[in-house]
Amino acid sequence: MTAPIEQTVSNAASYTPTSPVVINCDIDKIYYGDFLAVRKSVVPIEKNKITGFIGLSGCGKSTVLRSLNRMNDLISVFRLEGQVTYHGQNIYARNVDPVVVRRYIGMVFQQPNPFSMSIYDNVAFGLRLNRFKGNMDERVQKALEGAALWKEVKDKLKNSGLSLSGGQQQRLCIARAIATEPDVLLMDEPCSALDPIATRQVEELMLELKAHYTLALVTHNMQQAMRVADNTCFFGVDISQGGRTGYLVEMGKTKQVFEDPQAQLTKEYVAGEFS
Ligand SMILES: Nc1ncnc2c1ncn2[C@@H]1O[C@H](COP(=O)(O)OP(=O)(O)OP(=O)(O)O)[C@@H](O)[C@H]1O
Repeated sequence: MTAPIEQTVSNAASYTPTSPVVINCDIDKIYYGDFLAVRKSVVPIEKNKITGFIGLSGCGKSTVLRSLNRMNDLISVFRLEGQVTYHGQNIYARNVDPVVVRRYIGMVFQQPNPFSMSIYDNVAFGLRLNRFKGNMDERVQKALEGAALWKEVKDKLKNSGLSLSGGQQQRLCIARAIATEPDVLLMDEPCSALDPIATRQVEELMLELKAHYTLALVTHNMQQAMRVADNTCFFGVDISQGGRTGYLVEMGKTKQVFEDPQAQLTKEYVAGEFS
């Protein structure tokens, strides 16, 4: 079946936040070189909530997520027009250091990527980088507890992080990300390399983490978005200009997006017609 999701152009349904907004992502255009990857999309990320990004492959979910902490700056051809504000400050302003942005807005990647060093050193890594002067043992324990991994590794902190299972490695990466006490955690398909049990553990962890952090999550898994996301953003692909440009079709409370979608494209997507 040809996916009409790629053929219809609609304007993003506007969403009115109901909680304080930590990051307001107001993208006009994102380019990779001459390629227009994402067009007008406004995504407010609310405090202590999980905002899920769903949509077809190539609709720009990761591009938008990675623009929230300037991770895309590492790609030379990347160019963003618009504004991403963090607590009201434009993170793309000339005087803003992207390293400092990433100190407050951390990231967990699709593949668990522990460093080839001990479990302890993995967690301490960012703290040492930031010249942390406090009690390192306490902070490492706190981060591992926060990532629901402490009980499993407390007696083998000197073992390599690479000796852990995939699910444990991903929780170690989450411990590493939260050790420096960021404000926001961006997660780009954090469970895609995990089995169902490890996936459940990471999902439960996300639900615990949102008490202390604000989370944004890219997922291919609609059930996962339904299970954990408070708000859901559905992205589509516009091919009307001859390219394949991603855009926000609809954002809303997760229950509303799945049970009472406003846009026809969202209706078809959540009904499983494109998966
Ligand atoms: N570094 C890059 N250089 C050029 N084009 C890129 C780059 N990264 C992504 N793109 C393009 O930008 C568009 C959006 O990609 P992106 O990875 O953000 O989509 P996505 O929705 O996250 O996809 P998926 O679900 O497959 O991961 C795609 O057309 C992709 O080919």
